[in-house]
Amino acid sequence: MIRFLTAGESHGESLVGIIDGIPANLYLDTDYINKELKRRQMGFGRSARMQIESDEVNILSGVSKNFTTGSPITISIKNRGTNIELVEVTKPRPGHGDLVGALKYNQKGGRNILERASARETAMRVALGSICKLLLKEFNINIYSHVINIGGVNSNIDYYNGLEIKELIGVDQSSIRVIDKCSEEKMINKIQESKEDGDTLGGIIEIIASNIPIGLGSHANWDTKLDGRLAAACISIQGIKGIEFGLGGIAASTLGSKFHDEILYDDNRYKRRTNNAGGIEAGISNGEDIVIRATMKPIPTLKRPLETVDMLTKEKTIAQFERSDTCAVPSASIVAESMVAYILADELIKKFGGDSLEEIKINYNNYLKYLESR
Ligand SMILES: Cc1cc2nc3c(=O)[nH]c(=O)nc-3n(C[C@H](O)[C@H](O)[C@H](O)COP(=O)(O)O)c2cc1C
Ligand SMILES: C=C(O[C@@H]1CC(C(=O)O)=C[C@@H](OP(=O)(O)O)[C@H]1O)C(=O)O
Repeated sequence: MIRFLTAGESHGESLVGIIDGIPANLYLDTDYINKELKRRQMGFGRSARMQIESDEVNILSGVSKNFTTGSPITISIKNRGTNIELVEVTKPRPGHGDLVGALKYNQKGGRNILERASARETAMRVALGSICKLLLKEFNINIYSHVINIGGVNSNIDYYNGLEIKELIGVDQSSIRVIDKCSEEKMINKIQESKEDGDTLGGIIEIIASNIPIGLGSHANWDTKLDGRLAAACISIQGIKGIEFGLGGIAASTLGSKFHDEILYDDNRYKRRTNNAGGIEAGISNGEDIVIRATMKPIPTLKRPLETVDMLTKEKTIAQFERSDTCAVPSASIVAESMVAYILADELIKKFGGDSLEEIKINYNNYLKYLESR
């Protein structure tokens, strides 16, 4: 079993994370992890904070001479954007954790809540998720993502349509991480307009995991179902409010005869004519790409703030503003890749066991041979 914990406040000294259950003898490529952290920091619409931060990991335990030892891996990432005055937040922002957290934890205002609710925490999720990605890469499993909608502006490639996965690579240099350049320009304009209006935007991202073996997850219980676990992992990301697999919501208006993926046998393996299920049936991976779409709500901190209540006087007022992103959808897609990587790596370890990478590979290859014999 792989499990992880993160700790740290947005404007505290550092973020810290511990991941346990990563097998021994995995090459821990810190350059790769740092590149993933860079990807999360990119994207049009982010606040000035992203120019201040330069996220890099410091490995504190569980690694010897660049290889994992099988012990818990501890990582820290330094926060640089910490020299701001941390004023109390008593005019809570609708959509953020200020009011609900302050009431639940008996705080005067929202400061201590927002410090932890903040998506600054997602930097550590990406660092730990990158370790899971490195493990998955040993089994040729790769995870990609792209933006398909920003504030109602759709990408022309708005859902997974059998695109060569390779085409999805290389979009990282783009400021939106959208595949078609024409939509990118429209999306940038949309973000710019909303910034000038003191408003914010959300959007939709698509995450794809390729080369997944048949058999990750289980139909046997609600909490072992792969789609359930992936949905929970993705929806735990700050601002993510909706998850779909494959055709998702369109399924509601599609006939069964058009929706379900017909089964073929070719090249010594079972395949599907289409992938409308998004690679999972009955909570079990079916060997096709896993395709997930996640919807992000608009950022809650508005320069033109919404109505709220002053927690000190109970008078009607407007919400407090502090430095904030206008849109963070491209960054969220990298975080989602990491959460998907974590769940898939955990399922891989569950199914194939083993304390070292070598042992897992033996088990994995035996299973692939077994599948070929069926
Ligand atoms: C990468 C990323 C960056 C974010 N940046 C901001 C931000 O600058 N300002 C803000 O108010 N919310 C931001 N959010 C969203 C809030 O963290 C989130 O809405 C809040 O924690 C409440 O959680 P909920 O939306 O999941 O209910 C960001 C989210 C992500 C994933
Ligand atoms: C720091 C990050 O995102 C932050 C997430 C965030 C929020 O409320 O979620 C609010 C902003 O914080 P600040 O007010 O310090 O600029 C974002 O910059 C990050 O992604 O690394």
